[in-house]
This record gives sequence, structure tokens and C-alpha cells, in this order.
Amino acid sequence: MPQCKVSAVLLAGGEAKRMGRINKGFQPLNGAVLAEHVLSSLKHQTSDIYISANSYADEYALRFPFPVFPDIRYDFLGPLAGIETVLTRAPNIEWLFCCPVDTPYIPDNLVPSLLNNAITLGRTAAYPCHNGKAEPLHCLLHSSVLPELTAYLDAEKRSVFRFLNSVDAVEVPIETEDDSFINLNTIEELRQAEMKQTSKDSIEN
Ligand SMILES: Nc1nc2c(ncn2[C@@H]2O[C@H](COP(=O)(O)OP(=O)(O)OP(=O)(O)O)[C@@H](O)[C@H]2O)c(=O)[nH]1
Repeated sequence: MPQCKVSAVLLAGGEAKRMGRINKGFQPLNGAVLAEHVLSSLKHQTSDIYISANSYADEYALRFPFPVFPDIRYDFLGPLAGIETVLTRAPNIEWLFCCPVDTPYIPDNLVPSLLNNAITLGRTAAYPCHNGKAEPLHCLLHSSVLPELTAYLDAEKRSVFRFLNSVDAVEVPIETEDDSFINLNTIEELRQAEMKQTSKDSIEN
């Protein structure tokens, strides 16, 4: 298989309405903030990292050593707008793995699995399916999809899943722990995740 470069975008440009519009990625969970959990996994799986942020772009730029891009259209058109921005502004992207800031437990072999499947099948996009549920926000895209993505957003379409199907993305079954794609949208969900991890730690020790 040819050597491929995979970049990552941390998607942190949403409004976080269900969390009261606070800076979701900076909320603590088990000794690190959400963004740190995701970034540490991305560092092992990708060659360079970009951050897609809007309201809290300055905070991200101060805290993390990665380029931060606010959406180029206007804020809050959804995650595809952040992905379009990074594909447009970041230099030399070949493949881009997209990852929401609120999924702190992504599996360590996720990016290689998506890439292997996309390349083997000659596709320009891939996304995981876990426990029978598609996870389109954790997609891998080849940079060549940018014109289709721009046309899709110009047509005022927003669904990530439908976009992936329109570019014939491959769905990749991922067998891993149940919590791997857990998505924390409220303060209550964050608290529950913290409690679950604490009780898991005390059972293991
Ligand atoms: N760049 C960018 N990212 C977005 C946008 N909307 C959502 N995201 C990101 O996409 C991921 C999934 O977003 P959602 O959970 O649907 O939205 P959210 O803003 O995080 O939360 P809610 O407002 O409560 O729905 C999160 O990582 C968001 O930060 C957007 O307009 N631009």
C-alpha cells in the first residue's frame, strides 16, 4: 500500500447549545479537558492536526500548538463547514480525518482502519459503523472531495451522512468497546462519564 499522509481536524466550532453555549472542549473529564483527550489520540494516528473553532477560536489558539481556523462561510452552518474550511485553508492535505471534540474515547486504530478500507476499495471517503450505528462525524475524506463539498454546502445541504453517501463513502465496521464513540453533549452526560470512569478505575485498582 502506498504511504499516505493523514491530517486531522478537531471539530470544535459548534454552538454547544445543549451545554449552555460554554466552551465544550475545555470542560474537564478525568484529569484532562475534552479537547486534550481527543488531541492525544489524534497525535498517535495522524501526521498533523488542525482545529476548527468559532466562538472560542482565541482560547484554542492560546492553549494548543495547532493552527486554528474559524469557518470561512459564516459561523454555525454545521461540521461540514468546518471541514470545508480546513480543506481550503490548510496546506498540503491529502487525507483528512474529522473528529468531534466531544467524543473523548475514540479507538487508537480508527484512522488506519478507515484508510485501509478506503484505499483498498478505491474510495475517497470512509466512516465507521459501531454496534450497528453509523458514525459519520468520524469520517476520513480525501482532499479531492473539496469541490463536491463546496457545491453541497452552496446548495444549502448540511447532512454529513448524506454528503458521505453522495461521494460513495465506504462504511467500515469497527469492533471495539461500547463507549468508544460516546458523545457528550450536556453537563449531565459529562458528569456521568466522569463517574463511570472513576468507578471503573476503582474496580481495576
Ligand atoms: N466548525 C464547525 N463545527 C461545528 C459546527 N456545528 C457543530 N460543529 C462541531 O461538530 C460536532 C458535532 O456537533 P453537535 O454536537 O451537533 O453540535 P454542538 O454545537 O457540539 O452542540 P449542540 O449545539 O448542543 O447541538 C461538534 O464537535 C461541534 O463542535 C459548525 O457550525 N462549525
